[in-house]
Amino acid sequence: KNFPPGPQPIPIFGNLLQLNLGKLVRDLKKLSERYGKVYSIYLGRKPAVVLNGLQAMKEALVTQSVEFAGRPKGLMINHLLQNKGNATDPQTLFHKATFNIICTVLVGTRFKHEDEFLQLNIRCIRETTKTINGPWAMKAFQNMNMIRKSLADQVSQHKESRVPGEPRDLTDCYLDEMEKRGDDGSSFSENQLVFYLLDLFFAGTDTTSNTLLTAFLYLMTHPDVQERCQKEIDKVLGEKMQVSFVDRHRMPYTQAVIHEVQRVADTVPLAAFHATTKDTRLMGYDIPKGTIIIPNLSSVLSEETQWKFPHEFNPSNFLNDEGEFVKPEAFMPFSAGSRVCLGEGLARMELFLILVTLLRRFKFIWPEDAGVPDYTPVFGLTHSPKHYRLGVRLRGSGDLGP
Ligand code: HEM
Repeated sequence: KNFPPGPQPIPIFGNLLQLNLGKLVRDLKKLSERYGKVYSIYLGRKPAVVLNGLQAMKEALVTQSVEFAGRPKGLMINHLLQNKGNATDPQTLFHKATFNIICTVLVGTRFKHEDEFLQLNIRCIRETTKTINGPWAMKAFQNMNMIRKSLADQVSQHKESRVPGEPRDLTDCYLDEMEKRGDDGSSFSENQLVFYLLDLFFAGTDTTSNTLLTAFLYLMTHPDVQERCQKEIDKVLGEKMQVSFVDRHRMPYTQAVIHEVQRVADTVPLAAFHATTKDTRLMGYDIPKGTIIIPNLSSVLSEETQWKFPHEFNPSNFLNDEGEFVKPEAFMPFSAGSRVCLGEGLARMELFLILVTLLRRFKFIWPEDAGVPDYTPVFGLTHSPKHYRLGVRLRGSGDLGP
């Protein structure tokens, strides 16, 4: 009673047959035009409520943070991404970079690009996401299992080499805490640790790497924007050897570009699904406890009432009349409220440091034979740009070639 309206479901499948997984974000937008900012769909037999636009998102995820902070039970994890291409294309390159960063935090190691563990991870994710539109659940499960086994090995090696009280990384911290708690009935366990690591590897590698891929697609095809960033970077850094994260405060234009990239990249368009933790109300509708909640972040990132240029790549979306960096409230690629992305701080650091370091040294050029750029993202629960090649030239020197 008083549940948000939505398309008529059919038995067993609910509304799944009416939705095209490859074009889910587009289909959900169409439904919003018909049923409003808060509407319902059935994922099989399970009712879900889709939230669209800043007002609904804020009211649910921020104002009623606790009521909307649950996670649905029994759904496949939804933080997987697309990754195609061979060793020389930017896809694998950025994947390896972001993978090594998260590895340093979790298990204190970086891997050579030829390393078996790194290769295994990349292969597994590629296979998992390739099969995302088919009968993929079983293959995804097998791949996860392979990575889980290699992470369990990492934990065993840590147990042998660790010095209690002197943690080198997240794994050591967790093992210290587990030891402290002993048998107090807490949820800390070696098995749980392996699953946390698995979660963080998946959540933290491809999200950032796909955002970087989107960044270079737009920078190559908007040379004026690229040059303006480079001028600002050169001026601010001068003779300084390396960029640091605090330098961002003196780079309003570059900051605006990175944020605009995240806005158009729309990397995690439907966030991770939430669930209501108790019976609650939202914008006049009653929503029972345990209902799946789908925050349509995509709808906020291009909401016409919130952005100066909602449908084009334009860093002015993040600049005021004085050329200062401003962040509109509707900028929520990391979601909002108590379930906001755990890795937001790390991801923002990675995006800034990697982009600035590369733009300082290199000019990125859209290859002459690459045709007209296609910005339409590929949807596989997360967005990634279509495969492209990266033309690179050392700034102020000869062409390194695409
Ligand atoms: C540009 C990069 C990234 C984007 C766009 C992104 C986006 C998101 C989004 C939209 C969510 C869902 C929040 C919700 O359910 O409302 C999320 C959750 C999460 N992210 Fe990220 N993320 C990024 C990078 C990372 C990194 C680097 C890490 C790892 C350190 C990470 C770890 C997580 C975790 C653990 C969650 C689940 C949090 C929870 O359940 O409370 N993410 N992320």
